[in-house]
Amino acid sequence: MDIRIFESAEKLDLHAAEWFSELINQKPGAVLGLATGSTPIGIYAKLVEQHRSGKVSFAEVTTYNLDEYVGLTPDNDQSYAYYMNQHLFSHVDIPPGNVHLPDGMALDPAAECARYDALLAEHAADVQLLGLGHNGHIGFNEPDEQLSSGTHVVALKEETRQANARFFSSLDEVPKAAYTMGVGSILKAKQILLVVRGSDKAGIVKEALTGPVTTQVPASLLQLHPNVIVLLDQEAGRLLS
Ligand SMILES: O=P(O)(O)OC[C@H]1O[C@](O)(CO)[C@@H](O)[C@@H]1O
Repeated sequence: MDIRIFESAEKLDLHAAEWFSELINQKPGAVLGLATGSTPIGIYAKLVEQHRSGKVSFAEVTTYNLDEYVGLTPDNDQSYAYYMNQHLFSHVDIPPGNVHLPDGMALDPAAECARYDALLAEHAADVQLLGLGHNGHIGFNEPDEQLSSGTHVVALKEETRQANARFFSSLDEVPKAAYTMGVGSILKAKQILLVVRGSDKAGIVKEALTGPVTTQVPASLLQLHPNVIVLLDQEAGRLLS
């Protein structure tokens, strides 16, 4: 694993955005696996700046997002479709048909998972961007005795709902289930860019990167991938020696 620690959030965001721009400039038709949550917001903001200054075009890029809440429409401001438009897609030149997320409003969840998996099977992601949950989840793959390889609906752990309640007006409004790409699909990406910030995640960073590989810490499975870059701020990396 290539672990890079940054002295400020600003430097981390800039590094990640430049890394993405370089990838896209080398391969204009790059396939990007994207993530939501608070962690990538600064990276997307820098990518938008780079696009506006002519340094990168998304005209041929295709994207697949990791996850989406069950029951939220794309115009609900808590849905991940809304988040992606707000932070990236509506500010760059990506064709709307090139962006993909699970459909939180699908009537048949099993068919929706199969539809998303069929799309993912068409193109391996050149990079999968990941944040890290406090319990080690990646996407919404929660700690469990077994993990699913493909896209599935997951019942969100109470701790995850509580962590994400900060984006909603109350805990009751946080959906109880979400679609998520499976760990098998995540690990199929050619490269993985794991980004973590904040002192509160230092413990899980250490566990995920240096502890045993276990389904109880889904991010620990990244140790099995040959090409992982980890970007940390100093706080998140403080327990790594
Ligand atoms: O970046 P945050 O908001 O800490 O979230 C970490 C992870 O949790 C999720 O938001 C899901 O809870 C992921 O999408 C994200 O990568």
